[in-house]
Amino acid sequence: MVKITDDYKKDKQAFAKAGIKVPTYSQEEIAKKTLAAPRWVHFGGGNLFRAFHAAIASHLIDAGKLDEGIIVVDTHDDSIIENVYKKFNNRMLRVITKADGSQDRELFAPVADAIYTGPVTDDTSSLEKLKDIFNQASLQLATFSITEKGYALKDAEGNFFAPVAHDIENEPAKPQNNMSLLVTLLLSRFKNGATPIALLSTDNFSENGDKLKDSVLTIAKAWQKNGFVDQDFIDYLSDDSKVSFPLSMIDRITPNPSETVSESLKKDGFEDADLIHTESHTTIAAFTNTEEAHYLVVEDKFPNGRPAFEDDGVIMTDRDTVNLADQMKVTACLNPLHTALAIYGTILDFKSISSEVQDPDMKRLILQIGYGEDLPVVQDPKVLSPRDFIDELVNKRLPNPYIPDTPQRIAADTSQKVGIRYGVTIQHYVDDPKRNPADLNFIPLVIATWLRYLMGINDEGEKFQPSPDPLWDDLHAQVADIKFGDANQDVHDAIKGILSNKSIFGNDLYVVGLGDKIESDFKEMLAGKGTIRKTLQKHLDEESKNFD
Ligand SMILES: NC(=O)c1ccc[n+]([C@@H]2O[C@H](COP(=O)([O-])OP(=O)(O)OC[C@H]3O[C@@H](n4cnc5c(N)ncnc54)[C@H](O)[C@@H]3O)[C@@H](O)[C@H]2O)c1
Ligand SMILES: O=P(O)(O)OC[C@@H](O)[C@@H](O)[C@H](O)[C@H](O)CO
Repeated sequence: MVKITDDYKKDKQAFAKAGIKVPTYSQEEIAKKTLAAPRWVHFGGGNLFRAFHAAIASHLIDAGKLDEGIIVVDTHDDSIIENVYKKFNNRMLRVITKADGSQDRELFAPVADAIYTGPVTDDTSSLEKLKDIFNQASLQLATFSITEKGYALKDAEGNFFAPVAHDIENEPAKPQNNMSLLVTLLLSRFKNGATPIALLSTDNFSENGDKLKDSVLTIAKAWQKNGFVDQDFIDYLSDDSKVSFPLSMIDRITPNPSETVSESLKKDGFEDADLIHTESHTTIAAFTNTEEAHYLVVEDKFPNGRPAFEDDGVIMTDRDTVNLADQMKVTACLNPLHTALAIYGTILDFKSISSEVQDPDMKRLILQIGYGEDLPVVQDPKVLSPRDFIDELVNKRLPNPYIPDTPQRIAADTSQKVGIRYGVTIQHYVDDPKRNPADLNFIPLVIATWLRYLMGINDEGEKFQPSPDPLWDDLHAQVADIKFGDANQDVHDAIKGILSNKSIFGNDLYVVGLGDKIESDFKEMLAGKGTIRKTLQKHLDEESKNFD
């Protein structure tokens, strides 16, 4: 058996026997250079980072195009740092699960250090360590994959979360929230030479860089108001030749590590293949499993320089192009289809995405959303063709039975995603004088099905385990008294608060003419067992367009 911590240069053959390609560089040398002159920090060392960002760094180092690796920071989950990074000597094994059943296995070791900094208490040592890193002129960029909720400062009612409110009232010495922590680090950099830096969000948002900038400036301006920072610091953060917030589009379906892949690794002699379920709901392992297809499009705005990302396939381009590529993926050609499969898949009890898309109703649903409702309002980013992209997704990527993805993974944090995944398309229908949001059928149906999901009762009338969501308690409480088995009850008062909440959908859905439609679909799905599928089939039968 080979362990991930074994000497991959000396025991190359043992890794090769387990089908694992190893780096040619010395991990120790790279770590030494990285710690001496940090160049790249990454926040959120979860599965996507391990499958994508770490691979880019490792490939560039291997090719002699990068001399320093990455320092990983997690502000949310200390167990990721302790039980995955430190335990496995900051290494990761990436497994690409191909459609023919074969796997590409590759070991990466570009991470020089992994630091946990949660809410800062009397022990400020990790904060001080991070400040030292941020004070160095060599630092060119920080990247982020911290989930959509990692950027949020306010709750659904528009009030600051308690840790954010605490940070705003107190000086930046002991930040409780991760965005305040970031601003604390930037303040330290500002005071120690004010060298430029790029802050690159790689989360699934339209205009993700703008969202990051907004969160950073909201905290900084609140601190200015409270006398903790000066206008000079706000100017530093606002000047994109000093601090830039490039936009990005990132795409690589990276499911949680799966038992099947774990077993295949063990069978082939790889020892560290157990899954780790952390208390903060991350499933992680020494290995990460991902798909072959991948796209990363980044706005080329790095005021302190950057690694040669383009040499490992990253598309470096201008802001408008990234924005269009991102809108294409996140709001139209991939993620809205994913969230529809997540909601229906959970409530109809599918265990995998690949099996779900074999179901004709599910397949027709995503074709109607993707080709019928989203594609007509998508602008072509030119660097990728929207039609080719969606064709590849529905014909090759989603049906790949070796991608161990589940509706339950994708259903996590749906409240944070619906505004992006459906709200932007709804807005396009609002803005276009030739279109009317009321012409949409399947997007409102998915939203109605999400309301049914929020009741916590599946299509068999049984309770199911919902995926974690920061707004679950609040949203579930709003629909909890609605009776299952009665399609004639008045549901308006119970659901109007959700459907009119602009912080969830970006619009009041009643004002744009969708509220009544959603209410009517939702009521049909209250009639009894099997009505979620029946309502979907009714809509599919009524819709004459065939996108097969
Ligand atoms: N997995 C994918 O297929 C994929 C593909 C493209 C983009 N993304 C983006 O990357 C994000 C992360 O995906 P992943 O697969 O790495 O997830 P993951 O669950 O494996 O890891 C999530 C990471 O974010 C951190 N995190 C979670 N909540 C946080 C919070 N409130 N504040 C700060 N940090 C927080 C966790 O500690 C962990 O490091 C997604 O939410 C999405 O925006 C994922
Ligand atoms: O990662 P999330 O939670 O934003 O969304 C779940 C999936 O839709 C997402 O991870 C996709 O797999 C990814 O966007 C594909 O590139």
